Amino acid sequence: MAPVDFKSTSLTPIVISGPSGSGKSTILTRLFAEYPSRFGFSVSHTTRAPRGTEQNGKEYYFVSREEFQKLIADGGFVEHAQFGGNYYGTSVRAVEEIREQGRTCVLDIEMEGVKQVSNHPTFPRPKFLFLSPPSMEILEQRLRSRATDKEEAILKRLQQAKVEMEFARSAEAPHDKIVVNDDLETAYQEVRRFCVGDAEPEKLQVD
Ligand SMILES: Nc1ncnc2c1ncn2[C@@H]1O[C@H](COP(=O)(O)OP(=O)(O)OP(=O)(O)O)[C@@H](O)[C@H]1O
Repeated sequence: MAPVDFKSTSLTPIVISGPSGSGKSTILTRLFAEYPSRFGFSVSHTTRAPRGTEQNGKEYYFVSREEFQKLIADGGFVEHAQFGGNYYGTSVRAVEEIREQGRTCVLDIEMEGVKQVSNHPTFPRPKFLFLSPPSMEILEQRLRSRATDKEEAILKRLQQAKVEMEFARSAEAPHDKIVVNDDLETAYQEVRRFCVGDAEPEKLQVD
């Protein structure tokens, strides 16, 4: 195996954020399919119990609250948050592991996580990409036609989307690029260029 080039800028982690429904999964799925050996998602830590066939180190690193809190105190997280009474976080180590595999770590995280990453005292600055819906009306249509959420959840997501869009426009936002996901093909090509530059796809998309 070729030695890993730790200085290579193509291995700089990429943070992708944007409101729920802006198209992050759609675009990342295609990017990973076209460049299957280039990217990786880090394995997150959680204090919730494993479900079903979930394995430690695969879906998550399952740790106790004490272990999680110790890692926070040691500056071991790039970002972390609490949802539904459990902690979730991305450790510095988990991001490094992706680089050690010679892959670019992609972090799909929400606004509070983006703030933490960009203000982290020691973690090297990643590349920040914000995926924006063309308008709130279109975002609402997409969330409704995705048909994965109940009405209450859709309204919550739309409310949160307003906050995220305001943050993206603020001086505090760290984004290196904002891609407006209007026409999917155009948006995909812009994201692809941001993430891989001129590199040819490893695999051509078969529709
Ligand atoms: N450019 C586009 N034009 C039309 N529909 C789109 C476009 N981009 C994405 N969609 C559709 O919008 C919906 C939301 O996209 P997706 O699930 O990828 O969003 P997401 O940002 O990953 O959301 P979440 O953060 O909730 O996971 C999906 O049904 C997807 O097919």
